[in-house]
Amino acid sequence: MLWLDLGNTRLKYWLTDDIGQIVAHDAKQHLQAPAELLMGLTDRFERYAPDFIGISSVLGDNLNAKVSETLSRLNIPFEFVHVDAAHALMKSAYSDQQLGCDRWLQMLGAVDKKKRQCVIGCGTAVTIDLIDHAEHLGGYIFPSIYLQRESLFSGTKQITISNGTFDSVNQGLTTQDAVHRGILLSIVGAINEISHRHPNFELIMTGGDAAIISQHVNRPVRLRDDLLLNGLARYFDYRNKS
Ligand SMILES: Nc1ncnc2c1ncn2[C@@H]1O[C@H](COP(=O)(O)OP(=O)(O)OP(=O)(O)O)[C@@H](O)[C@H]1O
Ligand SMILES: CC(C)(CO)[C@@H](O)C(=O)NCCC(=O)O
Ligand SMILES: [K+]
Repeated sequence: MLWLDLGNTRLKYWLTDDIGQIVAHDAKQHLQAPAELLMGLTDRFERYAPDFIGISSVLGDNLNAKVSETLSRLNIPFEFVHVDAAHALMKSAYSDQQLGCDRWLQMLGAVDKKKRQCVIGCGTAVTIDLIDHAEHLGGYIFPSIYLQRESLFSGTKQITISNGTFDSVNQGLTTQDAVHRGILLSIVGAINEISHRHPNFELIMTGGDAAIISQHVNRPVRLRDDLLLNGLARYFDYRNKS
C-alpha cells in the first residue's frame, strides 16, 4: 500500500508491505504546488507498484482535483479519506464538514476506547483535541510557532526577520528572545492549561514541532510520529471489513 499525507507545508508518503511495515518513506516541502511535486514522484510510485493509494489531504477541493488528475495516470486505485463524525472507532461532536482530515486521522490513529486522551498535532497549525473513551469532545487550533513568528515579522515595523530558536519560555531581554519565548509560551501555556483542566487525559503529541514543544510541558507526554499513518491504516482496514 502507498499512503499519502498532503499537508499545508509538506507532502509525505509511506510505502508499506503486506504486514504493514514501512519499506519506503519521504517528506517533501511542496511550496503550494503539491500536484506538480506528485508529478515528479509518479515514476517512483510506478516502480513501487502498490495495489492501492490511500490519501489524507487538507488542501481543499481544487488542489485535490489536480492531485486526482495526476494520480489517475498511474492506473493504481486511489481514494481520499472522508471525515466521518459517526465512525465506529470514534464519534465526534465536531462538524465533519469542517474537521481537518489530518486531525481526524491522528485521532483515529491514537484512539483507545478505554482511555481519556488529548491529541496534539504540531504541524503548520497546532491542534489540540480531547477524546473521552472514543468520543471526540472538540478542540483548539493555533498557528504554529513559525506562522506566529511570520505574522509578527509582517505585522510590525520594529520586529524584523531573525532566525532565533524556540528553546525557552522564560522572559526575554532582547527582541529576538522575547519573540521566540513569547510564541513558545503561547502554545506551551495553552497545553499546560488544557492539561490542568483535564488532569486525567493522557497527553499525546505528534508532528514536526512536537519535540520542541513537549520539553516545556509540565506533565508526561507520549511522543508518536506514526499517528496519521496509523489512522490511515485503521480507516481503510475498517472500510474493507465492513
Ligand atoms: N520557517 C518555517 N516556517 C514554517 N514551518 C517551518 C519552518 N521551519 C521549519 N518548519 C517546520 O515545518 C513543519 C510543518 O510540517 P511538518 O511536516 O512538521 O508538520 P505537518 O503536521 O506534516 O505539517 P503539515 O501537515 O501542515 O504540512 C513545522 O512543524 C515546522 O517544524
Ligand atoms: C488545522 C489544520 C490546518 C491542521 O493541519 C487542518 O486540519 C485543517 O485545515 N483543518 C480544517 C479546520 C478544522 O479542523 O476545523
Ligand atoms: K486556509
